[in-house]
Amino acid sequence: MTPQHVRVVGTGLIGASIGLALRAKGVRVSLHDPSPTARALARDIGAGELDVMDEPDVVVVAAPPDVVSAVVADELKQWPTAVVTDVASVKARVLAQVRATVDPAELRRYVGSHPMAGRERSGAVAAQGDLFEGRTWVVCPAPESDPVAVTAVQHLASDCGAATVTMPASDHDLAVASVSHVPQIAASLVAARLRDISDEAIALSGQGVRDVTRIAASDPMLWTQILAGNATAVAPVIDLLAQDLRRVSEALQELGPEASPAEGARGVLARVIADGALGHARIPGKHGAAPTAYGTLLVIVPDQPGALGRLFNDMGDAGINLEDLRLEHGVGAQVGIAEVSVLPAVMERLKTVLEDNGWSVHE
Ligand SMILES: NC(=O)C1=CN([C@@H]2O[C@H](COP(=O)(O)OP(=O)(O)OC[C@H]3O[C@@H](n4cnc5c(N)ncnc54)[C@H](O)[C@@H]3O)[C@@H](O)[C@H]2O)C=CC1
Ligand SMILES: O=C(O)C(=O)Cc1ccc(O)cc1
Repeated sequence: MTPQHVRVVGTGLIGASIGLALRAKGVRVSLHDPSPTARALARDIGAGELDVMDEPDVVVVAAPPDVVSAVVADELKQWPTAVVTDVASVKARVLAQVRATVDPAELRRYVGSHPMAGRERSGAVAAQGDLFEGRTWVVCPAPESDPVAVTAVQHLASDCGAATVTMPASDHDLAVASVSHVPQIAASLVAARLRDISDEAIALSGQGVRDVTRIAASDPMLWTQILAGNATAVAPVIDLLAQDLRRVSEALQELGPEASPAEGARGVLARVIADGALGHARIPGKHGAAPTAYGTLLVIVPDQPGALGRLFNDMGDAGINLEDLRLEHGVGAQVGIAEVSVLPAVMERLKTVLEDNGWSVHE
């Protein structure tokens, strides 16, 4: 059943986004944050009310990972009947700390969780009410959790628009090491290599480097806490990555101008790219569905006001839905290239419609 009153403690990016999502569903949301600015900002963007002292049905703790367990323990004590969840990116350590702090009876009302959605920005100023729409939200019951509390947290996640997956905290931590924590380190390391290159070199940046480094803009304080909190699960995956990098480095050295490459050096490089394609193809689509293979067309878009709008209109008039869009701008170019993705079944018709409307189209 949808909770009627949810208290959000920690009103930054995730807390305020949860408030916005629940308010849109008609849920009463009360907000608390030790920072007066953070809580006033969340209230001002419409994420909920301040200074409410009625007992909530559910408390969501959306504070930084290193204080989450202490805040969960305080909330369990302050509200004797409320279900308490937290949304920290690491789960086993938080559970162990809560278990060590609270009474067994209180522990029954705690169920950890983690929305697999977020942004590389912090604070309520970056909050979005649709942040969790169609994304996965992991619910991690403890063996001690009351099934009623587990259901309440699953409903909360669904009310925010997410699809829930339920698993033990330790399984969650192993999974996010590979799908979230190591990708963050990889993005940061690749982006750090850009710091000292020349202005001429950085000006050549295209979509590839942007895709690989978007999350490198993340908050260092938050991520230090996340990585330290899941160090045991992250370390072995990083070791495997380091071995792969060493093999690539050796192959590249063999292929250098001075060397006579050993047999297999090109094979190592080809295998890295091919294995990457296989790993990438496994990433699921929305709600964990199988990835959809879209058809993609490249459309030349003149650098003029309204050109992109005309392209969208021409597609809309033909009843063709745009599934994904990327824009490339060459340095000093008078045109951009729009990479337009649609369902494979409408590819041929899209090409005809666009050419008939005078667009220059490439496959
Ligand atoms: N940033 C992201 O993309 C995601 C973050 N998370 C998790 O959500 C939690 C919050 O992260 P963000 O919203 O990104 O951080 P944020 O920095 O935007 O917000 C954190 C808020 O917690 C408040 N806070 C600090 N100490 C507190 C305390 N003792 N009690 C209550 N509130 C306190 C801060 O004043 C701030 O308003 C973290 O545990 C993080 O691991 C989960 C999924 C995605
Ligand atoms: O920016 C993105 O795409 C993210 O994936 C953000 C994110 C950060 C931390 C999490 O625990 C979960 C998601």
